[in-house]
Amino acid sequence: MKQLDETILTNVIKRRPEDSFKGNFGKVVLIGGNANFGGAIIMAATATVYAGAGLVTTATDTANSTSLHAQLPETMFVNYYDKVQLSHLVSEATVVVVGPGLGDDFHSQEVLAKVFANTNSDQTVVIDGSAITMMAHNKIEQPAGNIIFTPHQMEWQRLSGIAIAEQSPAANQKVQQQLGATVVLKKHHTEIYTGSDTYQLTIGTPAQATGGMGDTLAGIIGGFTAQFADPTQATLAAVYAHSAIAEQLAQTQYVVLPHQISRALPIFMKKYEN
Ligand SMILES: NC(=O)C1=CN([C@@H]2O[C@H](COP(=O)(O)OP(=O)(O)OC[C@H]3O[C@@H](n4cnc5c(N)ncnc54)[C@H](O)[C@@H]3O)[C@@H](O)[C@H]2O)[C@@H](O)CC1
Ligand SMILES: Nc1ncnc2c1ncn2[C@@H]1O[C@H](COP(=O)(O)OP(=O)(O)O)[C@@H](O)[C@H]1O
Ligand SMILES: [Mg+2]
Repeated sequence: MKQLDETILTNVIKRRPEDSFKGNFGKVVLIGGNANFGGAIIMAATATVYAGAGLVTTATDTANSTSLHAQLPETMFVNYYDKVQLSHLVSEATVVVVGPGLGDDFHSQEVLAKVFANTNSDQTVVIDGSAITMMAHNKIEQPAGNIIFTPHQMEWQRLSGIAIAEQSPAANQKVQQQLGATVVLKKHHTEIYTGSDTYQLTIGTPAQATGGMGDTLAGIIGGFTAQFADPTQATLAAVYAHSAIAEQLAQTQYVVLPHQISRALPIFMKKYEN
């Protein structure tokens, strides 16, 4: 297993051309946040915006619209039950992030089906949280696109059928090959299965063990894959940056709040632009 190190950041994070505009840095659509889990999609969208995506739209329950805009005026809002708007939005996106706080009831399943019906093979599709759980429980087929799954160990157990105690690199890689997708298996020392290689993250801290930390990672992956050329390299850089920032904050903090990682991204990324 290869160990990820700081060089992934300088390899991936590019200096912006002087004559660039927002259209050069990708359109990201994030879908999730039911009436109970609005915070999850707000944290994910915050991460995407602070990672530098060009245009960010958040499709969520209308109950979250005011709090979303109060936290993050840079994002646009769409009611995720508006099927016409949701279909159009997803089909026009560069990157789709689906699942943070989506929930798994009947309404969540309808939203997920609409999203999956409208992705295409040119897009990167980050599948997280409730979207993974629903795919596993309801035997939903993978959508079109370059798929990146971001399960924690229990979500990976649900999706892969491998019990947490049996999640060895060999067993994980076998299922990754069947899926034909990148798998970011989140835990202490996260593992990334890209198909051609397997990587381990050797940084990170228990100060990250708090709700919303994975929602934030999904958003950073969305922001990085929207801007930077190679989706696999961009994903590795996002995973590294998320925990590197957390480690820095944890030098003086007992717990690191997910939104603090997002807020730290622009200054952190500037140090590595190349
Ligand atoms: N503020 C919010 O709105 C939040 C919403 N969240 C959303 O809530 C939904 C459910 O996700 P949850 O992960 O909470 O619930 P899940 O039921 O999917 O997973 C939690 C279960 O997995 C087990 N588990 C085993 N290994 C684990 C590991 N390495 N990491 C995490 N759990 C492990 C836990 O013991 C627990 O039983 C998701 O859509 C998620 O995005 C969470 O992100 C928490 C914060
Ligand atoms: N002890 C730890 N060491 C390193 N990273 C951790 C630790 N605990 C949690 N994390 C990281 O926090 C994130 C948790 O993701 P997840 O469980 O999906 O959170 P949530 O769904 O609440 O947002 C993952 O990136 C995981 O690697
Ligand atoms: Mg999660």
